[in-house]
Amino acid sequence: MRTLYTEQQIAERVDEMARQMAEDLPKDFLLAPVLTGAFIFAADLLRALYKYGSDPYVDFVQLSSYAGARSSSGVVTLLKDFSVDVEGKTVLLLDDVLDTGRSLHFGKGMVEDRGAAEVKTCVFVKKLTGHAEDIHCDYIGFEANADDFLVGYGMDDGGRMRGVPLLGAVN
Ligand SMILES: O=P(O)(O)OC[C@H]1O[C@H](OP(=O)(O)OP(=O)(O)O)[C@H](O)[C@@H]1O
Ligand code: HPA
Repeated sequence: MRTLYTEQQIAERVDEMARQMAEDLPKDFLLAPVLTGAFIFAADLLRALYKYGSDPYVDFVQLSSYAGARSSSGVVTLLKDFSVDVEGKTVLLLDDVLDTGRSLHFGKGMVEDRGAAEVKTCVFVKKLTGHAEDIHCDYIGFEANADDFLVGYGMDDGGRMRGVPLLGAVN
């Protein structure tokens, strides 16, 4: 495994992102992490947001399209729906990685269809695949090469390595 970004670099970037979000977003926004991968990013971001005076509601959705493989099945499956009604809310959809863009596109569509007042998107790392579906991302932590398979900070390889505290790449 190669280190792309260290724990220290990640902590600094997450802090910066939280400061920006606290400035941009309304006080009562809904933070919506996409499980499983986003849980570590969400936990760090939420605490950094609090430091900057932002205390959002939190609700999870769970999507799956890789099923342990290193390439997308092409089909996004909803494993766990939101527990709250997103109608009328400002929702920040949060994911660990943007690769083909299918997952974020699917999640954004769900929230829009349910009448959210505003949908913002955030990814910890965007892979420069060039074929990410046409999805605008409002907040991007880091960028990575398309041919790096990313691990750590919530991202898995066959279900493992989510707990690696840095952002790594395996090829
Ligand atoms: O841009 P995409 O090509 O859609 O890839 C990104 C998605 O892939 C991973 O989810 P995965 O389906 O592996 O489920 P997991 O979060 O449970 O690992 C990751 O957490 C993102 O949600
Ligand atoms: O590079 C990746 N690593 C882990 N999970 C992923 N899901 C999409 N791309 C990736």
